[in-house]
Amino acid sequence: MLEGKAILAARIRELIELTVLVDGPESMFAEAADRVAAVVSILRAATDSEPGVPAGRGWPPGVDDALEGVGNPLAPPMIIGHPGESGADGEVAALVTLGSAHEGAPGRAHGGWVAAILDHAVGRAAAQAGSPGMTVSLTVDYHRATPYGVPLDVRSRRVDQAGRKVFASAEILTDGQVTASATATLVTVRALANKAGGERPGPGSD
Ligand SMILES: CCCCCCCCCC(=O)SCCNC(=O)CCNC(=O)[C@H](O)C(C)(C)COP(=O)(O)OP(=O)(O)OC[C@H]1O[C@@H](n2cnc3c(N)ncnc32)[C@H](O)[C@@H]1OP(=O)(O)O
Repeated sequence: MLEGKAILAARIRELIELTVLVDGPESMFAEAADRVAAVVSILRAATDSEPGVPAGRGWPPGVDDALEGVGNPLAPPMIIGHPGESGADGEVAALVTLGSAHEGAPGRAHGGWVAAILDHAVGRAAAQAGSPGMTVSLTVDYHRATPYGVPLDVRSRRVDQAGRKVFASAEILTDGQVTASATATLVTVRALANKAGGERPGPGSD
């Protein structure tokens, strides 16, 4: 079941990428739109959920997650814990490949997507360190172009904790060079910690 959803999401990612790249006659767009509409009706018939209405898909992030969900076509997806990852120092390593649909300035990834990746990375680092929380502040530095179409190496870690506040940092690297980095403050939230399955909030959590 999951495999089927992951395959569907992968096809939709291709569809998004091609929609951005393609140019052609109106008739080709019309035919493609009709065929997509047929797919939409298959999915709509299988759910009671209304598009756009918050579904509250749960915690921790799963197959439908916005950044790492293999079943979410909007997720690049970000692969957490790739080989050669998580060192003894508690770093979280991830791989992510953006595409043309994520372009901002010509030939480089959009800064909003870069920030989203870094936000997710610090969230993962806080959770791995036993302090799952929500980002309340994220400062991003864009050092050089973050490319798309190539795997990006993402590293993050919890740096410190004071009561419910968790401080974390993250970088995106390509060819061993940092393209963007972030520092973040997260606040532990008991509801997340309870759902994160064994990951416990830090001292002073609500
Ligand atoms: C398990 C795997 C995890 C995977 C990663 C998932 C990544 C997802 C990343 C996200 O997208 S997070 C979503 C974006 N963030 C939000 O939606 C958070 C919006 N903010 C809130 O909902 C509330 O601020 C929150 C529930 C997090 C906290 O509200 P509270 O009322 O419980 O806390 P409070 O306002 O008392 O603040 C707690 C502490 O944080 C401090 N604080 C709050 N906002 C701050 C800020 N902006 N900067 C610095 N510190 C801040 C605040 O001063 C205080 O410090 P002290 O404990 O020292 O008094």
